[in-house]
Amino acid sequence: MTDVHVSRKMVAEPVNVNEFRELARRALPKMYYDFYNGGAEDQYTLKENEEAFAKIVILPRILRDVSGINLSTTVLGYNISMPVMIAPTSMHKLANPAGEIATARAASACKTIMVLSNSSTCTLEEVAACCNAVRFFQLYVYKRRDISAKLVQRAEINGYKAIVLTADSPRIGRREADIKNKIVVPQPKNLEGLLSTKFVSDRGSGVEALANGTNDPSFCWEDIPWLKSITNLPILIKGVLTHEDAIKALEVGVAGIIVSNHGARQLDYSPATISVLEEVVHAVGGKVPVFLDGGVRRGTDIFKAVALGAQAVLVGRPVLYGLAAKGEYGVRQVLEMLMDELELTMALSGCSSVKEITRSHVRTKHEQLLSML
Ligand SMILES: Cc1cc2nc3c(=O)[nH]c(=O)nc-3n(C[C@H](O)[C@H](O)[C@H](O)COP(=O)(O)O)c2cc1C
Ligand SMILES: CC(C)CC(=O)C(=O)O
Repeated sequence: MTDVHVSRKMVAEPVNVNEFRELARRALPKMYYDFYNGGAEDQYTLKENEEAFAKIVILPRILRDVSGINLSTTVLGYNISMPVMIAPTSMHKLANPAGEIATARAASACKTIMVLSNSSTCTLEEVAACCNAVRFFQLYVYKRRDISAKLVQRAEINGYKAIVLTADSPRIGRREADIKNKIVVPQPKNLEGLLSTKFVSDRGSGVEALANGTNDPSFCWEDIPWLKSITNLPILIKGVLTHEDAIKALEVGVAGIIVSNHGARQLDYSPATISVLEEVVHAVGGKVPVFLDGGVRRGTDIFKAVALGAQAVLVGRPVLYGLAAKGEYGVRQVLEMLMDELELTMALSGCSSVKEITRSHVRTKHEQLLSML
C-alpha cells in the first residue's frame, strides 16, 4: 500500500478528534470551516489552548485494580456518563441540515449534557422536543433585555435545567477569516418573530454584525440580580479566567463557573484555559463546581483538567467536526472516542473512578522546572 492510500484510509476512518477536523475541512465550504475552526486575530490563544495541555505530564500509579473503570460523574445533580459535556456553539445547520437536533440526539445517546447556544439554527423548543438529553441554555444578554428575558422564560418552560450566561462577549472578537470571507449567517432561530437581526457590518463579517448589533456591552456584574430575578434556574457563568472574577461570581451567587476563553475567539492573548484553571479552583474553594472548555481534544486532556480541579470539561469544535463529517453519528463517534480515551488513560494511571483522579496525578511545566532546581 502506498503512503497516499494509507493517508486516505486514515482520514476516511478517523481514530481521533484531530482526524475528524480534517474530515470536517473536506466536508464544509471554506467560509463555514473557517468560521468553526478559527480564532481571533493572531490566533495565539487558539494554539495555546491546545499546546498548554501538552505541557502537563501525567504521573501514573501502578498495580491498582483497574479491571472496572467508572467514568460517570454528576453536574448540578444530574448523572452523566463521563466528565464531558457539549459546549454551546452557534449555527449547527451550517454543518449539517439536522443542525442542533442531531447534536442533541448524540448527547442523549452518550448520556451527557448539551448546552444549547442562544444563536442556534433550530429553536430551543425543537431541540427540547427531539430527545431526552439533559439540556442547559446559553444566554447572551441583548440590548433588548425583554427579549433575553423571553428566551430565559422559554428555556425554563421547555425543561432546560440551567442558564449558562456567556460573559466574555460584550463585543465580538476580531475573527479575520470571517472578515475576509465576508461570512453570511442565518438569523438565529430563537429570535424569529422577536427581533430582526439583519445588521450590516462595515468590515464584512455577518457574525460580527449580528453579535455587535444584538449583545449589550453595558451588561455587568450589577445586572446579575436582574437575571436571577427572572428565573429559578441555576446560573453558570462562562468566560471566567481570573481569581478576581471567580470571587465576584461567587459573590453574585452563581451555581457554577466555566473557565473559558470562548475557544480563543474573543480576546487574543488571553491565557490558555488549562493554565488558569487551578487559580480559579483555588479561589472558588469548592463552593461551586468549576468547569473548563478550550482545546480539549484527547482523553488525556480531560484527565488533566479533572486532576487540576474541574468537575467536567466541555467540548466545542470537536462536536462541530463530528457533525460536519458525519451528522449525528459523527458527534456520537467524537464523544465515544473521548470516552474511550479517558477510560484508557484512567486505567493506565491507576484510577478506577473519576474521584480517584487527583492533583498528584499531574505535573505542570512550572512544577517540572522547579523540580530541576
Ligand atoms: C463555531 C463556534 C461557535 C461558538 N458559539 C458560541 C455561542 O453561541 N455561545 C457561546 O457561549 N460560546 C460559543 N462558542 C464557544 C464555545 O462555547 C466554547 O467556549 C469553545 O468552543 C471551547 O473551545 P473548543 O472549541 O476548543 O472546544 C463557540 C465556539 C465555536 C468554535
Ligand atoms: C457570535 C455568535 C453568533 C456566535 C459565537 O459566539 C461564536 O461564534 O463564537
